[in-house]
Amino acid sequence: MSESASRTLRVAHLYPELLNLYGDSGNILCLRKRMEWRGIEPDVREVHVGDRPSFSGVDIAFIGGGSDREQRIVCDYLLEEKDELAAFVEDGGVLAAVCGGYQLLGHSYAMGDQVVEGLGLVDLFTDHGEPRIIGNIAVESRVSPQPIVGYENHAGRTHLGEGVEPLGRVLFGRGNDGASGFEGCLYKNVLGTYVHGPLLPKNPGVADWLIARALERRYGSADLEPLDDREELAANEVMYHRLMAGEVEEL
Ligand SMILES: NC(=O)CC[C@H](N)C(=O)O
Repeated sequence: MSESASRTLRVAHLYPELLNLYGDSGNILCLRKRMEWRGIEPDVREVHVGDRPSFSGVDIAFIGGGSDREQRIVCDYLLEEKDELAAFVEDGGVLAAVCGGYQLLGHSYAMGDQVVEGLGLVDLFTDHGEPRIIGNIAVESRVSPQPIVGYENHAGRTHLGEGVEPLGRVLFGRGNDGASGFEGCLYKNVLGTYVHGPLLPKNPGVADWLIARALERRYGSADLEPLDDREELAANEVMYHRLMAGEVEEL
């Protein structure tokens, strides 16, 4: 057995029954397969409503997007685990959060005109904007060799605090607030983004960034052998080129 075959990464999928818009559960499938293909054992555990999640043995936590209502339910559960989640983040735990999940990371977010307390894990906040931002998106980011492509659908506008790095620069679409030109956030090993689609299958660079950060934290190094990504990269390229060639309408 090679050394890599004995590595395991634990993935916590938070509230898949509530935050699962636009195939966000495909992100977990993608992480699982990219680990398996490299002989890394994925230990995927779903956290459901009513569970008391513990993050002590977790390597990668994932939280997807959803409607305001579902987002609110999840936020209320996670607020109870706020200190443990903050300790996980500060310790370099890998946390990937999409759209509604991304908004929860900040100090507050908006449900219509109502301001709702967030988890305060990252210095950002989200307010409400009109019109709703709906459409395809492409983002240039240091975490991915290819542009990150996908689909965004959010009313919230997210504003990053000083010193919080955006995930990247919007090449097509709207991103965090439709005005700054930025998309998502990076803080320690937290990656927040509005990109659904799901995010990871067409953006293998992002998936590998998450896996690499988790391996570094648990095993001290991240020698990720390359995979045959021809299909993934073809899907990425087709979408990117169609967007940039104007074959798909902008908002
Ligand atoms: N797609 C989502 O996750 C939506 C997030 C949030 N409910 C908003 O509309 O801003």
